[in-house]
Amino acid sequence: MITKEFYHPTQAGTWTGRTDGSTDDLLRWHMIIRLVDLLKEPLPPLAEGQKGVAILGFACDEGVRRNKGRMGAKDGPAAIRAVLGNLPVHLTEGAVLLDAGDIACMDGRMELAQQVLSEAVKAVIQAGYLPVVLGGGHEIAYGHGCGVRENARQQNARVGYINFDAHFDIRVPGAEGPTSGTSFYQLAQDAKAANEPFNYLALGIQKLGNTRQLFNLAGESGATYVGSDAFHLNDKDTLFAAIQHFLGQVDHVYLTTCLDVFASSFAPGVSATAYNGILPQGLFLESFRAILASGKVKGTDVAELNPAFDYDNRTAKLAGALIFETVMAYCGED
Ligand SMILES: N=CN[C@@H](CCC(=O)O)C(=O)O
Ligand SMILES: [Mn+2]
Ligand SMILES: [Mn+2]
Repeated sequence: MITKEFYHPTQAGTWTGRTDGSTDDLLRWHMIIRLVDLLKEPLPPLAEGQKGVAILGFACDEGVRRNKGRMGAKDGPAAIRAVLGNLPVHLTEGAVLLDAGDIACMDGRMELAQQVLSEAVKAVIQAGYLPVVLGGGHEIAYGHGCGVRENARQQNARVGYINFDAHFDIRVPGAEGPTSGTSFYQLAQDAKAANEPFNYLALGIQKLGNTRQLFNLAGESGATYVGSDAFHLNDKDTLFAAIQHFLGQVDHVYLTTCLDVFASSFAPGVSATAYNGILPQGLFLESFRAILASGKVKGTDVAELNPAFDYDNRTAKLAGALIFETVMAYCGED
């Protein structure tokens, strides 16, 4: 259940940005975004063919704490909203942009926050909107992934999970329970329990960021991965073969991007920086766009922004640019 304790609607005045005038050609996101309180009202109904995106925040870094990481990702949603406010509007006629508020983790009760996120995501999808979630630690993936999966189950659709990440996040939960590094293990276990295939594609995996055990766990779960070298060496054939094969096997996709997949010069504001991460342009952008263009993405997020370690807002701006790409692919003007 979405409760008042874990769900916080966005306050009026949160969205700010430059104002050059109010004619259509001068609009920015802060001027058109509509705030919705999920506890008070249903999402505004969309007309046939009308597109809508609903932004949610996941203000949680309890999973990062349990995973022995650097805390601060709970402040990610606010930092990303600050970037999004200034983005120019290039939307197709009638497209709706909503801010449906934040799910917050109270007193370390991360599992509850993930459950609330899952329910909010499912409600957003079932209202016809694309959920775009602002992280938050990568424990966002279990909550968001469950929401997309629950909706897929109801529609008899095959669900798949795509993760741009330096890490598999397929650790076995330890003494502290689930963490930011266990989401895909949990989703794999859930699939096994339900006798469903576990469709997982990890892109940008670093050999130096994952132990042999993690490679083995990924292999045993049936996951497919493409390493960061494919991006560095411009191995488009390998990358696109994996993506197209994966997309051919699923109907609905949950797409998550862990910002530590990028080189630390582009993404210093994360818990686990990678000097040799991938570049945000080139093959990454091409593959990101190809996944979005499949029309199968039912939920997407950006995870692990930690504003406390950011420089010049660099990582927050990169997160904002990924969301801009997502929204443009979904309901951008031609
Ligand atoms: N969410 C991801 N976590 C990585 C962190 C690795 C690290 O801290 O070096 C993981 O668990 O593998
Ligand atoms: Mn990672
Ligand atoms: Mn991750």
